[in-house]
Amino acid sequence: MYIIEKAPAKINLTLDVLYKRPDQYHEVEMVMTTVDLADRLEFFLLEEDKIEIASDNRFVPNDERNLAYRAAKLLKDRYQIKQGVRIKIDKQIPVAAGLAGGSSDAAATFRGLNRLWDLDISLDDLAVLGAEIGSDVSFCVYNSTALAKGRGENITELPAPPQCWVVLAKPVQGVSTQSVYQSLKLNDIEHPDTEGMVHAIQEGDYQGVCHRLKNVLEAVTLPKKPEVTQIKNQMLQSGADAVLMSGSGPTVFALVQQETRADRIYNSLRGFCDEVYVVRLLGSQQKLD
Ligand SMILES: C[C@](O)(CO)[C@H](O)COP(=O)(O)OP(=O)(O)OC[C@H]1O[C@@H](n2ccc(N)nc2=O)[C@H](O)[C@@H]1O
Ligand SMILES: Nc1ncnc2c1ncn2[C@@H]1O[C@H](COP(=O)(O)OP(=O)(O)OP(=O)(O)O)[C@@H](O)[C@H]1O
Repeated sequence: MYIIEKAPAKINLTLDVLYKRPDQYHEVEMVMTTVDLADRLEFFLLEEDKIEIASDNRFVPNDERNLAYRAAKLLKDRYQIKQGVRIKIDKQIPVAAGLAGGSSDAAATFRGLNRLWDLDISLDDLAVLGAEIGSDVSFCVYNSTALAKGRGENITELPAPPQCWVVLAKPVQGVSTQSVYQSLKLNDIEHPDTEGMVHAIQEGDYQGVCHRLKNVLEAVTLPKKPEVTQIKNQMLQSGADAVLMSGSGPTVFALVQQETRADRIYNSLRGFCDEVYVVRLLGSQQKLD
């Protein structure tokens, strides 16, 4: 028996940091949504009590460091599952990119094993469990559009934003999320209009969404990676409605409503950047096939 789950990438439409907490994490407020760029995970039932990971990407570990492995182990331990699983990961989301690829694989593993092992756990319970693996995992369990608070695990779902194309471009070298948060100057933050973004999404106001894109972590990553600013400028010159870095970076995304403009942006980035994708905004779980 085997099961397939898709693990879509997320983008941050806003990312605000409020303060540093005693546990060393940062209290955040972020509006996040999903795009149609997804890893594909296959789950094969094993009668033996073991977890095997196979992935085709040399940057992704095939052992207990893999977030999908950690998700499977957590479910096995918490629900005392005696069966095992072989998880095959077809990686499409760039690694260490600010697109939550590993977190989405962990969340897809929860959903896949919930079916494979017939556990009948609610998404809400899986989201609570997800926070034990990483701050972005709870959001990825729902795969929708949401306001995330706390360290990222406190999720309020939102409607899908107005439809548009998303052009994603990832500079060659990834960044470490931990070092970006550590370098953030907390007294020097220009905060996004999170409430305004939530309102714009609720109203289906595409221009309102575009005007409010903001990520305070750009202040750390942009000076360290000049290519991020170059890509943003190139996207704007080629007709993007709005551009932003996602998460801790370095991936940049452009929003655009016309497909021809998305193609123009894509073409203008070739040569600049190896990893460029034109995808649809998903925004809700139902749109995932
Ligand atoms: C940048 C974002 O991707 C935006 O969605 C997330 O905030 C980060 O999510 P993530 O990669 O799942 O993060 P985790 O694996 O939980 O944490 C990685 C590291 O980032 C820092 N971190 C993360 C989340 C948070 N709210 N405050 C933090 O300071 C911590 O140093 C932590 O050790
Ligand atoms: N299934 C996985 N897919 C990708 N990376 C993984 C996975 N499991 C573990 N990792 C490790 O996690 C690190 C971060 O990868 P990931 O692609 O999740 O980063 P990210 O997109 O920047 O995450 P975030 O946006 O949540 O900060 C990688 O260096 C990789 O070694």
